[in-house]
Amino acid sequence: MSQTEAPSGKFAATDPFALVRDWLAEATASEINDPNAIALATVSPEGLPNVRMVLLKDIEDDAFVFYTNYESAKAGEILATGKAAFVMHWKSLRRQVRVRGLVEKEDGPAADAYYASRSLASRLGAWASKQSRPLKSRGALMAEVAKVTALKGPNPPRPPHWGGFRIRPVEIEFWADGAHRLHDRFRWTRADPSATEWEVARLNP
Ligand SMILES: Cc1cc2nc3c(=O)[nH]c(=O)nc-3n(C[C@H](O)[C@H](O)[C@H](O)COP(=O)(O)O)c2cc1C
Ligand SMILES: Cc1ncc(COP(=O)(O)O)c(C=O)c1O
Repeated sequence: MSQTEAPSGKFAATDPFALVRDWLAEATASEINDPNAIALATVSPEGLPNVRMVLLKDIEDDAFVFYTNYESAKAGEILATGKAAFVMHWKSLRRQVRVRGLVEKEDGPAADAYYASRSLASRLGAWASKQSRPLKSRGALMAEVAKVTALKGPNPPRPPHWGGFRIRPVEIEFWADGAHRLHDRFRWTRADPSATEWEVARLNP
């Protein structure tokens, strides 16, 4: 049981995923681009953190999904540790959402459907790019694109090295800017990603 007051106003919710969806919908109306951009943090097996932007493509009832190359640096770190965190920051709203959790691959029908929804050029690009590995030249990449275009045709299947990751959170924090740096923060936590009960606490700014 939390020792702090319950969330109200823009923080009011019974389900944190619904609240992220609501805040993202507001940001979609006010951000200049990519309201679904997240800074995704991973950690190497030696404990060295790493962070980069990706696009959040789905907010499910109990998880967050993004898509990438399974042979990339981020994928290597996720597959080694099973963990990730991300932050979304909306300058127009002066709000952020922070998420920490366990990660699993989404390489089934949802990944196939998402891949199929992308432009043909992006689908072929996913075949051509050996993401995160050294590239001799821009020309070598374009030659690879031409090669896979000829090879895969107009309806390429999803590459086995490309798909989704599903982040199943144990912690979601909602933050909104306050006057004089006296911000509002509410942190939702649960014991593990299969738990349905969340504890909510107001935090000091
Ligand atoms: C706004 C933005 C969105 C991006 N979205 C993705 C994405 O959804 N998936 C992806 O693989 N890379 C995305 N990238 C590129 C990544 O930031 C990164 O360069 C790439 O995934 C390689 O990261 P890694 O070497 O740490 O694996 C995005 C970059 C930016 C700036
Ligand atoms: C390399 C890469 N893969 C995937 C994505 C995800 O976006 P989309 O599926 O809309 O191309 C991005 C977005 O910037 C990207 O840069």
